[in-house]
Amino acid sequence: MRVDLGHVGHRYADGPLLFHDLTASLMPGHVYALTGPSGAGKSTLLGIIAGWTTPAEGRVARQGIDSMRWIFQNPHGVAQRTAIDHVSLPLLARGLPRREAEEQARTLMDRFNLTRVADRRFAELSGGEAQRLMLARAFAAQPSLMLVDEPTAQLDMHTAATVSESLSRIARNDTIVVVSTHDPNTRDACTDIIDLKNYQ
Ligand SMILES: Nc1ncnc2c1ncn2[C@@H]1O[C@H](COP(=O)(O)OP(=O)(O)OP(=O)(O)O)[C@@H](O)[C@H]1O
Repeated sequence: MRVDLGHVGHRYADGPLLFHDLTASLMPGHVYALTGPSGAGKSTLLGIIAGWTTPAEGRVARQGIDSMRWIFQNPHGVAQRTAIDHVSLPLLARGLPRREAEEQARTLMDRFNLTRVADRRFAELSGGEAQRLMLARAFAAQPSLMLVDEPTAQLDMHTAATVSESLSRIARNDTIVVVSTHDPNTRDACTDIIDLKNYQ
């Protein structure tokens, strides 16, 4: 399982070249921070990695990527459903019996420091809890590729720190994680950094 970027560059129509000559291999077990100034093309590069956008230059090769999850800066959940329901659902969808799904969901939620709020409704969660729940839910689906766009952009510093801390523990040997971020704490929580400043 891997994504190889070879001399990738992008511009929109007649716009300026956002970045160019980016060569990198993205592997499971790593959490890549995608950094760079505003407008450098971080979200664009996430779209290129996902295969939604064809790069203007270079090539992208994906091997063994059979599922993908996106997490955006605004957490979306079902207001009246409990937190644990959100994490159990992808497990039930994979065919696990309810009891087993809930057990695995609780283990996963523990990793994201959500044990205390497992039985609370989504509408009652704080911003940081909701964002960590989105990470736990995405992991429950066991995607090969997880793309996280500015996960702390809407959070205050303390809450953002709890999300960054969770990110530091999500490296998993069957998932490639890529996180676009401005937040130095989030960047430091990742295992690798791709700084678009170096490709301008
Ligand atoms: N579909 C599009 N068509 C034309 N231009 C676009 C499109 N999407 C993004 N852009 C432009 O490309 C540039 C890079 O955008 P992008 O959102 O990838 O940057 P970013 O690094 O993620 O920015 P930020 O940190 O502010 O979120 C911006 O100038 C943006 O206006």
